Amino acid sequence: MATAGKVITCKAAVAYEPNKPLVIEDVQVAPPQAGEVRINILFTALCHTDAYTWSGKDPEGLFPCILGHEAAGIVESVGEGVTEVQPGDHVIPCYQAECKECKFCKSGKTNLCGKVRMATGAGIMMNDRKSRFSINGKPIYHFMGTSTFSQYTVVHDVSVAKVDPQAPLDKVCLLGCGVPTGLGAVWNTAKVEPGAIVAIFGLGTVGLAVAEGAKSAGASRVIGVDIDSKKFDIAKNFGVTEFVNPKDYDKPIQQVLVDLTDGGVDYSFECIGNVSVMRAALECCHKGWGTSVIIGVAASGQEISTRPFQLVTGRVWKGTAFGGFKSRSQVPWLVDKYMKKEIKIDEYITHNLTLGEINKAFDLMHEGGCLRCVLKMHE
Ligand SMILES: NC(=O)c1ccc[n+]([C@@H]2O[C@H](COP(=O)([O-])OP(=O)(O)OC[C@H]3O[C@@H](n4cnc5c(N)ncnc54)[C@H](O)[C@@H]3O)[C@@H](O)[C@H]2O)c1
Ligand SMILES: N[C@@H](CCC(=O)N[C@@H](CSCO)C(=O)NCC(=O)O)C(=O)O
Ligand SMILES: [Zn+2]
Ligand SMILES: [Zn+2]
Repeated sequence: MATAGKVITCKAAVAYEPNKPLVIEDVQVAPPQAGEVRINILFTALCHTDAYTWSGKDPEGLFPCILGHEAAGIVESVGEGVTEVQPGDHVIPCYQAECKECKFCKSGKTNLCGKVRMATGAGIMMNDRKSRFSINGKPIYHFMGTSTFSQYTVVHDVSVAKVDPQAPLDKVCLLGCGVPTGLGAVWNTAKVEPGAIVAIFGLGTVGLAVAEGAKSAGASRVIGVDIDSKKFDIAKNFGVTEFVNPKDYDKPIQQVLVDLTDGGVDYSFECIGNVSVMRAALECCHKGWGTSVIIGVAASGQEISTRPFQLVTGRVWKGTAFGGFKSRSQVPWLVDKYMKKEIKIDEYITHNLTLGEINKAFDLMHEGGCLRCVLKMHE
């Protein structure tokens, strides 16, 4: 590549301050150092976690930064020692790394990886503890180790999944976060079995992917809970069989669900990021075995609570990051499943815009009629 080893100047959406509109800037992207990969990002979607960090409520939020973590692109160049990808490879950046060597990766008990997590949380690259992004010499922080709201980004090699070059990048970009999170919460974290009764709190992309996962796992009832009744029509297409709007009831929503299910659900999933709903999601579970999985990200300072008696009497509270999927090993497998039409992606994409329209894309996301908006990065 003619650009290898050189600084690339390209467009990126920069978050200078919490909640202030993102600014499209010319950003300098330094070449990848040892163990790093520079990617030409072709498509990125927006996830609610980008909005969460942008809101200033993320304790790891650093400004100025380049947000974005649900994307796909093509490797432009690689740094010294990178063996698993090469220029031209089609890739999905993975905010949850997989080094295959650290204590976490080797445990067989988790998909979390410890190798670069400190650096990604600090908005820098591990090699020299610096950012690869700058504007006229002033550094701009990375975000989640991905920063996909830039036409070019630099990531750690342990954070890149190489995927089928035939896969449409404007679709499989969604496999960078929301869809795998919902599917994996059901398949890997909860391990829902055939016949189970499932409740899903929040029917955005993550909740709908939970519904899709529950349907494929053979759940007998999939109860969708959302305060926006418009969500039900679309939710039916993803496997939700019944809909409950908490606004239609005077009693607590956990009681509504317990009454509807002869004592409670087998599995519940919180896909909102609201700690009161997390409590309800636990408390609607069946005594003795009901398991509740927290997926939603709650703001700094928020805490969950319940009576310990809820756990003493057999309910289980769990959480999941990226649906428990090991990113580099399993994202390519998810891409293959999509290519074989075994999982949906297109159905989650309600809007397509360009990088220049990113602020409009965030507005759409907050309006409720948008599941995923995919941005084309190069015009
Ligand atoms: N753990 C992870 O790995 C992971 C990955 C991706 C996203 N997330 C988080 O998952 C959450 C959901 O993401 P999303 O993109 O689907 O969001 P979304 O905003 O599209 O969906 C949330 C849904 O919840 C509904 N809702 C809001 N308040 C409610 C309430 N009190 N009761 C019932 N329904 C309510 C909304 O109407 C909406 O339909 C976010 O917090 C996001 O940050 C976590
Ligand atoms: N910095 C945040 C953490 C937010 C969080 O929990 N992130 C999820 C992914 S959300 C994707 O949309 C996650 O995977 N966490 C595990 C990890 O970050 O290693 C905060 O501190 O609140
Ligand atoms: Zn996300
Ligand atoms: Zn690891």
